[in-house]
Amino acid sequence: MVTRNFGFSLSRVRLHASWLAAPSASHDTDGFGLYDIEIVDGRIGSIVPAAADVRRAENDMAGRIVSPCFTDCHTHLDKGHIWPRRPNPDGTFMGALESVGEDRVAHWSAGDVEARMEFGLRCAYAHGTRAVRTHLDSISPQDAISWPVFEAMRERWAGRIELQGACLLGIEGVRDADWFATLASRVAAAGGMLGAVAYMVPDLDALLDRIFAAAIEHGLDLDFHADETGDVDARALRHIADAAARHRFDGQILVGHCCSLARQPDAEVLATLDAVAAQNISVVSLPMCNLYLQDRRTDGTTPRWRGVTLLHEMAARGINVAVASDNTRDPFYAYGDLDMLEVYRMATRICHFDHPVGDWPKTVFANPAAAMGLDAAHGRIAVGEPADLILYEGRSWTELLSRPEANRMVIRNGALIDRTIPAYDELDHLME
Ligand SMILES: O=c1cc[nH]c(=O)[nH]1
Repeated sequence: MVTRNFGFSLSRVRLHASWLAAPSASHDTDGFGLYDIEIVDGRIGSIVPAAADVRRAENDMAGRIVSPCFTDCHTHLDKGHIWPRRPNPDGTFMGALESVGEDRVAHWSAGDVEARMEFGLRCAYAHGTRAVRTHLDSISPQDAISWPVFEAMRERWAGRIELQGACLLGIEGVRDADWFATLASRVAAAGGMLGAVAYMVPDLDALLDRIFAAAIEHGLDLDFHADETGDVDARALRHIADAAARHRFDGQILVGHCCSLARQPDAEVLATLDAVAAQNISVVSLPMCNLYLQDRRTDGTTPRWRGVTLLHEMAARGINVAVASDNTRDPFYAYGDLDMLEVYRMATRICHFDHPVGDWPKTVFANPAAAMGLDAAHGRIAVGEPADLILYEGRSWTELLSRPEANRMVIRNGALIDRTIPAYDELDHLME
């Protein structure tokens, strides 16, 4: 590709309608239109329908797809890549919880957490991600170790990846009111989000009230894990929506997983979704991790459901929905590399993000950016905004989603980045 200091063009690229504020070319039934993009001083200078005269086109991309950079709104960078020293013994959720707990106590010094977080961020950046939210295991004493590391990493990565952090603890940890108040202050001081894993305990509403009250006191957004189970009686999402209404909460709320919803009777599900929509709650599904963990059987039988939540029904109600990476190479998910193209490829297959494709591509671009409260430049291609783009080999959804696109090019502020991903052996010294 020819680039010049002051500017260059990308001619005849395919842009999806869902990435543009005002599509001006004609778009095909898959949502793609052919455009010429000009990049000037690191920003998008113009986006116009592709010129009819191909011979005049400089940097002819011959219809290759260009997307914005990705936003990954639900990750666990602090757990990443511990698999070699702490695999999940049986692939179950309980196996994951116990293994991570043991590993945390044994190994999660500041240096250990920092090295693995850095590794994960390098992967995400190389794959084309521009913003990441990570959960941080925050039960004492890990809160005092991981939050300062997170703050240092956020500063180190500023300008490359916008990093957000949310505290993570089982909701029963909130019963210790004094300790939880200290944690909320720590999260507020670090500019993080308040979060917890919500599940069905008898005092769920009282504990949610404490979390909402702390969020209001400190002006914090909320980020929950909820109902990550196939148990039909798991209804924490509904309780979160009701708590938001009780507190007239006007910050952002993002809820992850919500797997049990897919197992409940239709009438009940739709009432829950109406309550979620009424409170402007965003939902993120973690298709790869939940395919791995949910309906995991230890009796040699085959899983019978996909583990994901009801994204189609949610989107139909106007709920802001996203998909994200979740865990990477830790006991909650044995695989993954923080590659949002892989997440979208898998989500397309698992959640049927096709026939029609419609607005589903927004689930890894504008929708997670909105859930994270990021400005409108994230997840969109717009004149005047930074030229943060990914140029693929694929020219259609079937080409884009059939191969790993290992040769994609990532452009940040108008310049190609070095896409080298870190080698696994860089972490070997931590795995002994
Ligand atoms: O790390 C975690 C914690 C809870 N649930 C997950 O899927 N991952």
